[in-house]
Amino acid sequence: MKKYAITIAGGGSTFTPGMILMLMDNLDRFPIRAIKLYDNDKERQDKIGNAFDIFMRERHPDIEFIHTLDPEEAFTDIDFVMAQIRVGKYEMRSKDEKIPPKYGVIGQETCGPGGIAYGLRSIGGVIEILDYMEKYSPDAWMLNYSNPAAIVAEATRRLRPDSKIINICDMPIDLMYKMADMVGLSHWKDLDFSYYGLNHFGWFTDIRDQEGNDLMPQIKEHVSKNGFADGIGTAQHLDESWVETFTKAKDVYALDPETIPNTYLKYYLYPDFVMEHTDIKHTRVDEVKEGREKEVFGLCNTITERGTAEGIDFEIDAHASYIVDLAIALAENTKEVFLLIVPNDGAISNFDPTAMVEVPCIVDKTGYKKICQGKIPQFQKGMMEEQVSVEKLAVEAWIEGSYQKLWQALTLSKTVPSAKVAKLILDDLINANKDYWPELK
Ligand SMILES: NC(=O)c1ccc[n+]([C@@H]2O[C@H](COP(=O)([O-])OP(=O)(O)OC[C@H]3O[C@@H](n4cnc5c(N)ncnc54)[C@H](O)[C@@H]3O)[C@@H](O)[C@H]2O)c1
Ligand SMILES: O=P(O)(O)OC[C@H]1O[C@H](O[C@H]2[C@H](O)[C@@H](O)[C@@H](O)O[C@@H]2CO)[C@H](O)[C@@H](O)[C@@H]1O
Ligand SMILES: [Mn+2]
Repeated sequence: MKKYAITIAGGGSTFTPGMILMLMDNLDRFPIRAIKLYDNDKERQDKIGNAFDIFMRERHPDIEFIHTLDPEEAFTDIDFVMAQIRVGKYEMRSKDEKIPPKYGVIGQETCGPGGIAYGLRSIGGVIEILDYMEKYSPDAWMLNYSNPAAIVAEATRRLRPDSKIINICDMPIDLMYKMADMVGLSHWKDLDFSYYGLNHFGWFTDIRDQEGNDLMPQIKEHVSKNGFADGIGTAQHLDESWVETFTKAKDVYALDPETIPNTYLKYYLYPDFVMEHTDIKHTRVDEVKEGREKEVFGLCNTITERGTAEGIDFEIDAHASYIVDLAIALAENTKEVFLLIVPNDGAISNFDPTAMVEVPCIVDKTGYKKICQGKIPQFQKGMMEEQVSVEKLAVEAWIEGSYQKLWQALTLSKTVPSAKVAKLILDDLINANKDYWPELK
């Protein structure tokens, strides 16, 4: 069986340890010859890289492990890039989450003005890594988690339409783990599902078990009462803001009881609720720094200080399992079904064919084949047409350096009340992102 080489771009990510452990847990079906970490922040990446020098030497001495800032070293002779960069890091995420609420608008990592600001930082970073991959390993696949996946996906459609990149999100998968638990099953793969939407903006329309039994009635009953708040999942999902999001899903569900909603729709349908529960001095990024980041880097520091990884384990979640399963499907032709962010081209028959939509796809050695989802109802169509226009205008603003189009994108967002407020937020974000955004005229 072929042995594969993986580069994790954004090696300093809090999700890197989980990804490495997941790869090591799947060596029987996905043999690995090398793992390379790549980042543009040596200090941050070394915290993880130095610990995993020890971990890999002790547990997998036969696998080459390096961590580097050198693109040629990172991207030469590899089969997959698993990308999870955060351009501007948590410092800029904090501004994405804290600037819009100054104007009465939700502050969020990937939704609304915060997501647009993050998108304009991410496009250049993701394209740069994609170009490195194609220069040094032209046959490799890039599996991209780097957010905001909706804007990044539209940018790669516009700027690198022929590249071997698949943009993904683990939120629906996390929800499917919760739905499997609701009906007494244990894995998301125990469910057959139909789903459509944009990234962080979608709906489940059909969920069945492997015998074809309809599970929607049971799941609807649960979600209508409890949302997704049932306590399963990783520690980070027990943080206050996540429990609130999972609970609010019952009110999001009420808008269309025929479908099961993605939790992110809360930000577009209940921005007033979100604002009532926003503490501008302590937003989600602060919980992440106090939780996941502290936990992950603390464990890495312990390994480095002790000189051994003996007795140390990291929590692995859907984030890690999903991207590894996807790589295996591409490498080993498994023909499994994954939810991917791909060009619509008719998968949703009454929606913009050029939109990057999130739909189920069959994945094999040749790539992916979309599973058509048919026509969507007027409510979802209307919401998606507005949101996809926001995403397209944001990408056009980046490509053209257009202040006008970015103002239009913000004004069009369902989270922003007027063009006046949009402009106030835009001018504040331009100042905050002067080291990251292209110049806008
Ligand atoms: N798609 C999804 O569903 C999903 C799920 C979870 C996380 N994510 C995304 O994964 C990413 C990592 O999340 P995190 O909380 O671990 O972030 P993090 O800040 O801990 O790690 C991101 C890393 O990227 C590095 N980086 C930033 N710009 C870079 C560049 N231009 N080139 C190379 N490296 C660069 C940073 O130095 C940092 O080490 C974020 O984009 C996050 O939104 C996506
Ligand atoms: O606020 P964060 O940084 O904790 O999470 C933001 C991300 O939330 C989703 O990813 C979840 C994922 O759904 C779950 O399976 C697990 O891996 O935790 C992740 C982080 O909470 C969402 O899909 C991402 O796009 C967000 O970046
Ligand atoms: Mn996501």
